[in-house]
Amino acid sequence: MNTIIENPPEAEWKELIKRPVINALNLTETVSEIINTVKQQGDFAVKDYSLKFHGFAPDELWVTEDDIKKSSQLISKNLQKAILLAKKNIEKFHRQQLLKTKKIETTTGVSCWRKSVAIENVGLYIPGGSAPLFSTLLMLAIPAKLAGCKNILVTTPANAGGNVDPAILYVAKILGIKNIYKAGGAQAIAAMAYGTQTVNKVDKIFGPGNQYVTEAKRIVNIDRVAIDMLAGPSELAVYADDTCIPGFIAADLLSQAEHGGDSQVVLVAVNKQIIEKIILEIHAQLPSLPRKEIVENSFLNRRFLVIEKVEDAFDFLNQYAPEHLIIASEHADVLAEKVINAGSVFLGNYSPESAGDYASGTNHSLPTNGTAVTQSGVSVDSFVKKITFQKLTPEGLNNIGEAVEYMASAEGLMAHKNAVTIRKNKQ
Ligand SMILES: NC(=O)c1ccc[n+]([C@@H]2O[C@H](COP(=O)([O-])OP(=O)(O)OC[C@H]3O[C@@H](n4cnc5c(N)ncnc54)[C@H](O)[C@@H]3O)[C@@H](O)[C@H]2O)c1
Ligand SMILES: N[C@H](CO)Cc1c[nH]c[nH+]1
Ligand SMILES: [Zn+2]
Repeated sequence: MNTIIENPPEAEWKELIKRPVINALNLTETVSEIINTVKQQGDFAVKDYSLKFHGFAPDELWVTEDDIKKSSQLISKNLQKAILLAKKNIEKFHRQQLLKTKKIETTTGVSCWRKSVAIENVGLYIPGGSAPLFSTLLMLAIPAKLAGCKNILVTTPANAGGNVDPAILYVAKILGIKNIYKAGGAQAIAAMAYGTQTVNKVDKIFGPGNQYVTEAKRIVNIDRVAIDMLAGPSELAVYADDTCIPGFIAADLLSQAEHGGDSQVVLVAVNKQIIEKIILEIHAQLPSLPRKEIVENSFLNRRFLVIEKVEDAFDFLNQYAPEHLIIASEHADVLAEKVINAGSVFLGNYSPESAGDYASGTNHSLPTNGTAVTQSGVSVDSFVKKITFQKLTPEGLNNIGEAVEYMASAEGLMAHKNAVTIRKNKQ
């Protein structure tokens, strides 16, 4: 765990930016079989797979309104307060993403505008295997609500007792979400993609999950349904210079490593002494963590690099394109200008990645596995499509008509030309 790679030549970067691949044997076959069975047998198959993977099958997949109502009694007042604060900040940050419709007159008499229209039926997957991620429900349902999605349904695996985690139900309660189904894994994704007797099929599926969930999203996306992204295991990269606080960085690296054995943390420091101090802090903090073993597994994938030149360090980080990037430096505001590829960036010594995971306001559903080169995290935009509209007056048609006629003729598309000419001749 203590290996430090010093100033790797650029030729070696390609190898260093690779993510761990820990796919189950025959993943595609296993997941395809689950999907096909759910497609044919509906609820029965969803319950059957719950029995197989959790050891119980719920009588009803649907969580009753009464269960949702009772959730406040099952979680502490402090947790409720914390969730309400997170909700306020996430709503505030996402509300400003709503697009105002603005009409543009491109030429006199020619008006064009773009309108955001919500996707009507969306399905949100909330992971619940190793930890019930109720924060993910805030991150997905808040932008869905702001966008105006009409039907929002949620699937999440129930715990061994057959119940959905009360914090997930509490979030559903405060956001007014009524359709929650006890279903996890690939079977839940299949249920949302094709519909079952109780689960309505949706138009777009959102949410992270383990390799079974992600593979299922990939397969159903080819066949019929849109997806937000293929969210892989969590990852964090940290840039550290002499103004960083090693104990803070150690805590950040451990925080993302505790997600799963397939998570990856990368540390790029400008000298070896910084990394040595951080390693000492890791050794001090790790033993008391309840998910110590998961962290140790994840640390097998970690990269600790010295890259002395700031420019080279950011070239490397931009090639890695991390889901999360912490710039642990007192000069973070200036260094931030060098970021080209990242899902979400945390500036300075007092911006832990956990803040963005829960409560600062930004979304924690982010591109992983290098896809931050071209993709963004979930936002209100993910829940809408933008429809363009236009209206031409007779004057407007006269103003651009001739250009359209010339261009259509040049492409040899005379019917296109005629659609303009016939109108001009009527005036
Ligand atoms: N990238 C992101 O934005 C982001 C955010 C949060 C979480 N995550 C990731 O989400 C993941 C959560 O995974 P999880 O496992 O805790 O919960 P999960 O809800 O994704 O998966 C649990 C389900 O997996 C299925 N499953 C388990 N073993 C199986 C098997 N052998 N065959 C077929 N299906 C099986 C079961 O149906 C079970 O219900 C983690 O990898 C975490 O890193 C990513
Ligand atoms: N860091 C995760 C995204 O990679 C999100 C999360 C949820 N809960 C805690 N963390
Ligand atoms: Zn996290």
